[in-house]
Amino acid sequence: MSDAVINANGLTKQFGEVTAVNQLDLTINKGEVYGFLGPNGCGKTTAIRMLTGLLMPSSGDVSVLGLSLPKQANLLRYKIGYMTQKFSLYDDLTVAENLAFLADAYSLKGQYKRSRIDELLAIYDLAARANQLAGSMSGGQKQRLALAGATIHKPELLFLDEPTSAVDPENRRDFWEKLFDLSELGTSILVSTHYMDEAERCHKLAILEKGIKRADDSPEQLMANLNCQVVEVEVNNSRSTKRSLESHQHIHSATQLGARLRVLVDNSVNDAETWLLQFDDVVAAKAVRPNLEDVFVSVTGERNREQTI
Ligand SMILES: Nc1ncnc2c1ncn2[C@@H]1O[C@H](COP(=O)(O)OP(=O)(O)OP(=O)(O)O)[C@@H](O)[C@H]1O
Repeated sequence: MSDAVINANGLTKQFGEVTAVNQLDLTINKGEVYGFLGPNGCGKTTAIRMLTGLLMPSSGDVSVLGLSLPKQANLLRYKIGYMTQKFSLYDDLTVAENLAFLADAYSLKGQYKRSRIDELLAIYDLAARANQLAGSMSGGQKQRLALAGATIHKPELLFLDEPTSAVDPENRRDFWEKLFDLSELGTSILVSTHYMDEAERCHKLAILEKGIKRADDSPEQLMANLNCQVVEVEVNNSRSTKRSLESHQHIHSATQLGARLRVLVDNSVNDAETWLLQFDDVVAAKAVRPNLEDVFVSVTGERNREQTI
């Protein structure tokens, strides 16, 4: 499709015995904020590094912004921004010096360079800290500086690898506002996360497990397509009831929420609310709307179950 900024087919990376990314098919359209959701080690960083042209795939076809990778990776460099998982700027340079260093790396010159740095200091609320050493800033401030640096050359496509793992909830919210500002200006964004609330903000997302894409769609559609019923139950003894519910073949999972359990029941069961009341120790049951965590548990847990059969 002409609107696609990323097209990958069968993208695979093998590290010895480990298949870090396994036959990944991906289409990301212009202007989308697209999420990779998955636990540590599921292959998010490896996939991102292949899509930025930094890592050679073992197999598969990748086209990013119309460039074929890895062949044309050097042409991609000026068109993309990449914010790595760890703070990759210089602790012993000031905020302004870090931005100037990056501006030079992208060949920004003279008045344009100065005004672009001033603009970024203002956008990312760093003007008052321009002369502060980056190493002395808080986690949230460092993330803002890293985002300013990753966008200094106004990339069309931005890769962010778990950008908020080291920041508090308020700074995470602010950071996401900045991402939507960029998206509104036409920047396409691929962001990896293991936070459900962040994944839910994406226009679309892929759920990854052990290098495999288990599902991908908009969060709303993923929730609408959930292949099970979600019921919250009140129980007398939550730990033992959880264990007995989870051992039932029609129950995908039972997650404890304080004194209640959130239970995913197979769609083959008629009226899961009433059905759950027949279990010993279940005193009340109420069907609730699915959330993204239910989707995650369902699409990943289901395969685990298949694999153990
Ligand atoms: N250079 C490497 N050599 C060998 N194995 C690797 C290498 N890089 C990644 N792996 C393995 O590939 C798998 C996927 O790792 P990856 O870092 O892509 O996952 P991730 O989802 O980004 O997790 P995290 O958030 O912890 O970085 C893991 O099993 C990891 O140990």
